[in-house]
Amino acid sequence: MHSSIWNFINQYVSFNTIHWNDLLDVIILSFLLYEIMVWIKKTRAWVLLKGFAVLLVFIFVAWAFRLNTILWLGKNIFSLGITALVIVFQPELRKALEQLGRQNIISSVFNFDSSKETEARFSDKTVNELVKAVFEMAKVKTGALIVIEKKTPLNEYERTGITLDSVITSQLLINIFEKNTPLHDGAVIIRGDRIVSATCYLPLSDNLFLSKELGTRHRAAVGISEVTDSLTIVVSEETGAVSVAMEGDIKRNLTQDDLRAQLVAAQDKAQDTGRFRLWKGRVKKHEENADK
Ligand SMILES: Nc1ncnc2c1ncn2[C@@H]1O[C@H](COP(=O)(O)OP(=O)(O)OP(=O)(O)O)[C@@H](O)[C@H]1O
Repeated sequence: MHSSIWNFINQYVSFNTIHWNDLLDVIILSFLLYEIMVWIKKTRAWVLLKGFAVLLVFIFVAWAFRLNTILWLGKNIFSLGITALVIVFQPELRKALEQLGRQNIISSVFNFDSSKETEARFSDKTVNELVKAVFEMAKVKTGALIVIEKKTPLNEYERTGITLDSVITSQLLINIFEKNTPLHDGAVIIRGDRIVSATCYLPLSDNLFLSKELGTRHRAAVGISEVTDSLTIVVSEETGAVSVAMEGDIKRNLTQDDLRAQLVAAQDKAQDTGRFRLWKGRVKKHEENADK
């Protein structure tokens, strides 16, 4: 029995011809398939896939009953299928490619970012001002949407709003989001220690798994976090709850300490390591001494 199973396997699979590159092939393909399946489940591709399954059943029935005209139509539709898929999923494909482009694995292999930051992305004062403004707005239920730029430039979104270029203070942020004022609608974008733009329009997420309680403000926060590495703070106008969206995910009902921790992490203070930092420190000291 055992040997007959073994003979059967040997007949179809020759282990002598399996090399490490075949294994790598299978591992990479499995990973890609898994990622595609997760992507399908998370986007509207899932609904379309169900529609596609219904269509397949319909064609199968047509084949079983030899309904030749329907079969002919089906065959022609399928030959156009790939082009149609690319057109229908153009926004999702774009998002997926953008996400791929900002994966650490790629940026670490090909270091496109020649001006890698070595100092904090924004100051401790900015962290304090942000936390203060956000929780003061939360107290009185003023809706707010604040996007903090990290490595991915947000110029494309900045252009949809009104340019400000001002130093961040809690008073200014509170003033911007004050209801019935010209700047309160849309998102504020922050780069370093400055507010660069207000009333910006952000892409909405089409993640079907987001809570139905969340409206467009929260969807916009998740949307921008899907296509960039930004950190977005949301204050709900309805509940006063504070949320943070990052990497396509949203953390809700944050406390002051939670928000502070997220912002401190986003500062990326200690990127220099080991000898390079020591060397840089020496250069800085040398420059300081030269200035004296
Ligand atoms: N795409 C977008 N980009 C930027 N801001 C947006 C976008 N869509 C909605 N907003 C902002 O969200 C506000 C509407 O929020 P809405 O009530 O729909 O969302 P919500 O998630 O339920 O938030 P809240 O809990 O504050 O009510 C708009 O007035 C606008 O300021």
